[in-house]
Amino acid sequence: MALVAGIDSSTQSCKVVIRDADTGALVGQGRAAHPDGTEVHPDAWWDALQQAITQAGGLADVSAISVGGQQHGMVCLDSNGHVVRPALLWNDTRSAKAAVDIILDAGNGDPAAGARQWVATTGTVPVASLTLTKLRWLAENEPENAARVAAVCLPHDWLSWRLAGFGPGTGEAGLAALRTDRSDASGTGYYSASTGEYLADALREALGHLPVLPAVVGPLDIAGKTPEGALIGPGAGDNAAAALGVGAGVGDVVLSLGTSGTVFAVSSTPAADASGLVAGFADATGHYLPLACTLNATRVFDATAALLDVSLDDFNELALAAPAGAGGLTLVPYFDGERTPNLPGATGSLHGITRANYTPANLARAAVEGVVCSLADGLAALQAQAVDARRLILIGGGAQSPAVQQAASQLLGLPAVVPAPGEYVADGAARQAAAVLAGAFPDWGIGGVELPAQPSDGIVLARYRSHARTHMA
Ligand SMILES: Nc1ncnc2c1ncn2[C@@H]1O[C@H](COP(=O)(O)OP(=O)(O)O)[C@@H](O)[C@H]1O
Ligand SMILES: O=C(CO)[C@@H](O)[C@H](O)COP(=O)(O)O
Repeated sequence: MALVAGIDSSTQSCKVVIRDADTGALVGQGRAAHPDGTEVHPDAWWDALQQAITQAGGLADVSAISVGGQQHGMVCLDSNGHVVRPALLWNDTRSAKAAVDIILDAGNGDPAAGARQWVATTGTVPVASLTLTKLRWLAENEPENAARVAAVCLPHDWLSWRLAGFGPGTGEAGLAALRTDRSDASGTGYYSASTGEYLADALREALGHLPVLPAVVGPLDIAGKTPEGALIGPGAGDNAAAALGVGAGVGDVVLSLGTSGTVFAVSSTPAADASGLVAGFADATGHYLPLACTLNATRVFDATAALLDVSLDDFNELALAAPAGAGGLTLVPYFDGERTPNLPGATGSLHGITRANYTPANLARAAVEGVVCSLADGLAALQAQAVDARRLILIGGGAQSPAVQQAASQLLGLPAVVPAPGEYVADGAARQAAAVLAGAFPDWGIGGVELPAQPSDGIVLARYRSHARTHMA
């Protein structure tokens, strides 16, 4: 019985699963928290990974391992393999102006022309989340650190590199061993999912020089070996790994509710959305992963539960106790700024308050409906890009919320399935590791609870959209 390990190094925590490579049967699992904040030193990810691996039973009997990671994080290494500064994460918005400048430069001052140019070359309109904008911010705000950057990689790349025995002090030869995959490279802003090429000129213009970049390996390639001899797979961005974990096929749209809210599908054709709502990423099998991502998902639930001084379970009970529409209370959840729509400086807002509807239950319900409505807009953006959406697959910590499940049925207009509680990013990474061993992706099958779409009069979503539009004025 060959064992494989899958890792999900995400915003809030690191999850590790160890599974039977043939059947997918779970053998062990572990979890460890990451520090809060929108910039984190990668050593914290490494420490959490070691704790989660120990909890899962260790890697001694594992034949292959793959890493799924939060996308876009800017990991800068000096010529000796040391981390130059804490990594700016996907949800850090300090590079918002850099993103605007990158677009204006491409359009000779015309933002619409610039957006079209970036979509034509990479499939994605630069926003603060993308690594390229963070590197331009670094060059403009920390020139001494920028000058020390010998290599740039992503969170999953760096963890794979460390698992292969590299790290501080390994020098130039170590940097040459950096590897990434097409799905995560497509989130940097300097890689084209369609051509499979890095945009060296764009990167040089942003950072001021061209650093070493990880070689992009194929979906079943070996990216390295651990000192113990386990094969290291190419890894993937967390959403592409999740698509592997749930076995998403044509007609499926995955809704992931974690720190980020993401709506994505596996597509045979690249997205090219000049509005910027849909990113034209790549998936982890050689196809594409059109994706809309919000900055505000489960942390809105956490913040509302804290405000009400209740547990997450009680928060969900309150939300379920309120009627659909929360008595007219509408929350626009832009608590940390927002990425989709691209409003990095936005704040949240609460609308429709009356003495009658201003209750804990309605506030909890409004928080759930606000997040689900923001994902409904992401779904609509994917459908506007001709994505075939016939079934939703709900994953992420927030998908375990019965209130989220109910709101999704009422607001999204499609049948949904909620797979059994699990870590589908880590499972997808484990499935990739099994594929590296076997040469093809095993069919591990997934069960789940079916949620039929409930008829809706559309009033709740229409009311949300009218209030959300006030943020765009
Ligand atoms: N039953 C639940 N109801 C609502 N939110 C939940 C529930 N279980 C977990 N969460 C939330 O999900 C988040 C963790 O989900 P996860 O997908 O691991 O996040 P990330 O991938 O961003 O690290 C936390 O914010 C947590 O509060
Ligand atoms: O930025 C994106 C996708 O473009 C996010 O999906 C990150 O990849 C973080 O994911 P989670 O920590 O929320 O899982």
